[in-house]
Amino acid sequence: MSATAAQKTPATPATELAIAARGLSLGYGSLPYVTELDLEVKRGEIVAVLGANGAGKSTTIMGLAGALKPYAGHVEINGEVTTAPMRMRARQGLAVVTQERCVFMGMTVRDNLRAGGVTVEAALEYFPELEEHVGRTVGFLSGGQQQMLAAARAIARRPKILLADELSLGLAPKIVDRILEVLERACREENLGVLLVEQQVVKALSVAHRGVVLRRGRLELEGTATELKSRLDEVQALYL
Ligand SMILES: Nc1ncnc2c1ncn2[C@@H]1O[C@H](COP(=O)(O)OP(=O)(O)OP(=O)(O)O)[C@@H](O)[C@H]1O
Repeated sequence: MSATAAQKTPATPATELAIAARGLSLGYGSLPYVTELDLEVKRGEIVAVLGANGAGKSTTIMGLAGALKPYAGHVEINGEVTTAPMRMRARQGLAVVTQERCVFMGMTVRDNLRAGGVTVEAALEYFPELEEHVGRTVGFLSGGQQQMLAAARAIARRPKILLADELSLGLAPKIVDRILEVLERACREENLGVLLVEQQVVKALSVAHRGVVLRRGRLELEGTATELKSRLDEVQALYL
């Protein structure tokens, strides 16, 4: 931890609700795929969403982000029911980072940060390794650097909630560890609530406080990260 980080006030215990799904059903066709999902993320807490391909993890993120309208149930942000579209949820303190990175490839790192409404300084506070790339066009950066930029841009806006959808996809383990380390730091120091969708179970549970396992759109198992780590066989069986 940096000297500045060590001087900051520790985050308050995780009690304040950041985002919640209440009986949330979501899907694409005539029938919902994710059904009657109940899920909570508190401020200062990382909740891992685990499950096999097609379990409904990204669908859940899209529903919470306001990109999919619920078939039933609702979403609460900061303890209040919301039906706001995605761009309005950003004003409520919600940030989303996905495996697609969503950075502007033809623009420099600096301009990407500006376009996201954050200063270079604020972003470098989390990812100082981006400093030497600030003037470079993003399309020429590695996938890991692009993902760090996407994460930096999201976190530097000081959101209350971050929905992170498979940030690790296709990235080297060292980069994944670095990004997770920054999420943990923002969670601890800024009271950020994180919903972390992640394919790598052990890695996710190493940073999360709690976890849920989805299977075919249903929540099948939940517990603290410690509990789930001690029941890894059960967790992994839900991937079959
Ligand atoms: N845009 C879409 N239109 C129609 N069906 C979709 C769409 N996106 C996802 N699905 C379907 O919804 C179900 C859940 O998919 P989802 O992407 O939420 O799973 P996931 O757990 O995130 O999987 P992965 O780890 O592969 O991304 C799958 O059956 C998938 O085929």
